[in-house]
Amino acid sequence: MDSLTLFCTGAVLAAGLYWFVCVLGPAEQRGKRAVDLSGGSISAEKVQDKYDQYWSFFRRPKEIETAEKVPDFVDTFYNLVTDIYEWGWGQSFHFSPAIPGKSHRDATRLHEEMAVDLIKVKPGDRILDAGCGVGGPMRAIAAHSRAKVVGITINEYQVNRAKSHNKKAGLDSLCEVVCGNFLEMPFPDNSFDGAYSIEATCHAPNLEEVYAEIFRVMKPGSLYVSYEWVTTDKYKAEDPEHVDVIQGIERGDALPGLRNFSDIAETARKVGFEVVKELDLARPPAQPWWTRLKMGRLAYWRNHIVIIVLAALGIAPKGTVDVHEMLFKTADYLTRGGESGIFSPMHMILCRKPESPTSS
Ligand SMILES: C=C(CC[C@@H](C)[C@H]1CC[C@H]2C3=CC[C@H]4[C@H](C)[C@@H](O)CC[C@]4(C)[C@H]3CC[C@]12C)C(C)C
Ligand SMILES: C[S@@+](CC[C@H](N)C(=O)[O-])C[C@H]1O[C@@H](n2cnc3c(N)ncnc32)[C@H](O)[C@@H]1O
Repeated sequence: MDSLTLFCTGAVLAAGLYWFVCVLGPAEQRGKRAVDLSGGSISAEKVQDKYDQYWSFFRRPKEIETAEKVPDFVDTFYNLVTDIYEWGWGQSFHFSPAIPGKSHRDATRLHEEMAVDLIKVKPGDRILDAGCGVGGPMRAIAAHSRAKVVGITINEYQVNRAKSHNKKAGLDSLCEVVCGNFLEMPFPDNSFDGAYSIEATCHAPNLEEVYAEIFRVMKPGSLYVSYEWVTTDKYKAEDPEHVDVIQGIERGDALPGLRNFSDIAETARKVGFEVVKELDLARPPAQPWWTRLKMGRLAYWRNHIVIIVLAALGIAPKGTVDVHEMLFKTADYLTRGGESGIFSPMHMILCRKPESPTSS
């Protein structure tokens, strides 16, 4: 090969690589870079073992139903997926209905702002974000409402990511992040002017326990809104295809067992809440929330190749390839759940803590 041919071949390869990595880029351009993918608080050499351990929870499903084991299992899951989520999705770890003419980022922000508008908070109020992730919703909500948001997450790596994002966004005076279990929160009774949870309480082994704990820390008269992951009225437990989809969603999203929509309001009432409103935000006329997942499929292939290469070069932890493959399959189960209408990640419930125990 003469030097001109060699040069041209090199240039074509470099341009192809640039297109593959940068133009056909990740869903979210800001934040994480592929070369920074880690196993969260897990050291690189233990990522594969922790991934295998994560799967072993599903080989003994009875164990994940016990409340003591679940926070550990969820913590392991978020160590494994947090960087991939941030890299390929953004800082808000939830879905939102598509809005014609608006970007995913704007649709996400509007979905978050709707939550805080529903709980009617004032600037300066102190509100709780139960299961805050790396704080995408918290920052949007604090900026929109000027309320002080206190987020809690079981995963320490997320706490550090959230604090660093809060600082960079200049919102650290409005946003506080605490590492802890939302089933036993380190907050006094009646200390919040409102509360919300976005696609997080589905990780609780028992919904009643987390609702009771949120109820405890809220001031009487204040409001709580939650976007819940549920099976809908279209779900038929005797249909093997439905069962396959729902189990696929549970395994790929660290869920101890998806609840039916009909259990949500009943549980809220049981712990003492008045149910103000309940609505599945995924139902028409809302546009499908799963189109974003489906549209990303080409980018996920690209991501997979990037991760295989980075793991082979020793830049990404070895187990990252398996974690990514799991997420790849999960995206498909979630899409099938959305398209068939048997699953919703945004069953909204708005509740009030009564002014006095007798008024409920
Ligand atoms: C509420 C939860 C998380 C919801 C979503 C934020 C995530 C659910 C599935 C995730 C993803 C699936 C496919 C990944 C893709 C293969 C990868 O290349 C880039 C990241 C994904 C798109 C990833 C992003 C986050 C999700 C959409 C649960 C856990 C309760
Ligand atoms: C899918 S993420 C959603 C995060 C955030 N609400 C958002 O929309 O970006 C679920 C969050 O719930 C948190 N979580 C799950 N179980 C928890 C528990 N027992 N205590 C505290 N946080 C928990 C996870 O750590 C994670 O931050």
